[in-house]
Amino acid sequence: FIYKQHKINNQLKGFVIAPGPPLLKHFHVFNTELGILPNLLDISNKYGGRVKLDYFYGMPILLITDKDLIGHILGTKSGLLKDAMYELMEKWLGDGVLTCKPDKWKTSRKMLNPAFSVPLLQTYVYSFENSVRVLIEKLKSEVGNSGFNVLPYLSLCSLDIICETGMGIKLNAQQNKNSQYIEDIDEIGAIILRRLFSPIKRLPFTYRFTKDYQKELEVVARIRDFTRKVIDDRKRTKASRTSNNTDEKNKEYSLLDMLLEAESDGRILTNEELIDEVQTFLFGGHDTSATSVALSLYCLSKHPDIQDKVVSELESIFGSNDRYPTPNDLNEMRYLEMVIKETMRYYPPAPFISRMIDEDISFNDVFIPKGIPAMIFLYGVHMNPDYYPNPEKFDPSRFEKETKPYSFIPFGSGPRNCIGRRFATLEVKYTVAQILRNFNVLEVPGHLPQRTTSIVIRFKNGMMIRLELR
Ligand code: HEM
Repeated sequence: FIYKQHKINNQLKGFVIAPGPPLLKHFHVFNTELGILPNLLDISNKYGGRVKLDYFYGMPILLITDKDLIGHILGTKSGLLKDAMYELMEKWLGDGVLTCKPDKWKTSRKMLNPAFSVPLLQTYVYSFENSVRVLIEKLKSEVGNSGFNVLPYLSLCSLDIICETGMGIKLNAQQNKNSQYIEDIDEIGAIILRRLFSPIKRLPFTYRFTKDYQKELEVVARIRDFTRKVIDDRKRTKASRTSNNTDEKNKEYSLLDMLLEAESDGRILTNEELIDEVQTFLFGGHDTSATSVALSLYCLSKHPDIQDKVVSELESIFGSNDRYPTPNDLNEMRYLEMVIKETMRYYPPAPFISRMIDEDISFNDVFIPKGIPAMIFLYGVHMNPDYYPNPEKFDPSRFEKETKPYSFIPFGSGPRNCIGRRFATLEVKYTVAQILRNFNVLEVPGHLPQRTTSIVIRFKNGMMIRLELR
């Protein structure tokens, strides 16, 4: 075992091996709720873009912020195999496209890509209206409040949106907060988060003896049961749906409809496979988008001059008309798009992704022997002063020019990048635009969001803002 650790250190080329105490090694870096991101950023600043750490003696991990190496890893076959972090989601997401192994992934991704084609994305935009209309009404109740956490509102709205576009159902989560399904989605997220940083819960054998294990089985069974019923319902409606009104049909078209028609390996998907994919979209598309909207609002509350520029842009598009945005309107929101990009640079909703290097990699002066997990530290890339001068400054105008290749990667990169990135950009733009057309977003003096780390970032003290009617 000891020989193996020496062998890895000797074989690895082009990496700094970060010193750490014997045995515990870099446990202190990860064993902190609020400190992981700043700790990893300090390490990248101190040792550079390629560092070898050990969670614990014998558990190596490569911390990578070198954009060219990231481009190489994510762009080649070595970037297809996810590491053990994603296994925590397997009970819930099964063999869905986010978590599955490379062989299955190729067929799944090919089958799912058409669901995010431009014409379908445009039809999804029209279905945002209902959910965002309810959101605006709900937010009106907070006008004049001296500060409130906007994230729960956005999270429910985003869940409504993804359920309508993903499964074709109106969940009405915003009106119906106490539904079992919504509680279950929240609970499963919390269980995964608790497992992520608990050595006892990370190990499958010891995890079986914890309460979370039993809870996870119950919750996953209920979630999958719910989705199974939605799928059965949808199959029945589809069978009886009249096909002569194309507009109506397009309007109702959901990702699930597409999956019901899709073939994988020359056959229709089974119910279990459908559940895996639908749940994957729900997981991938719910918290990430809500967090991006919340962060954009927070950044705009801190920078009223930038908010004014976005509002002028919206006025030039809509004038005094209070219609809801069309896909064309969203295309015209160029400055807002730069603001959202800068927000995602500053606060990438998924601060790191990881891969298991399953074949030796030689790239320039770098050699990585197979069998080591690599953490692609997106936040570290975005905060690198070589790629973004004065990285601590919030400055949307950085995105007036093209960014350097692989230096802006909030949606990952390469063939396994985020399949929902265009959808997310539309949803985030749409929601932020509607909020700004209705409200002036103000800061809560002294509030600084405390980022805790999960697969998607979370905030220990919420995302506080104030609202005034515009
Ligand atoms: C702002 C919002 C979003 C962010 C920041 C985001 C971020 C990411 C990132 C970083 C990855 C790469 C994961 C990896 O390489 O391990 C990813 C993958 C993925 N995302 Fe997103 N995402 C967002 C929204 C969405 C939405 C709206 C959907 C679905 C409707 C979605 C579905 C997925 C799926 C299915 C994958 C896996 C793709 C594959 O492995 O082929 N995401 N996302």
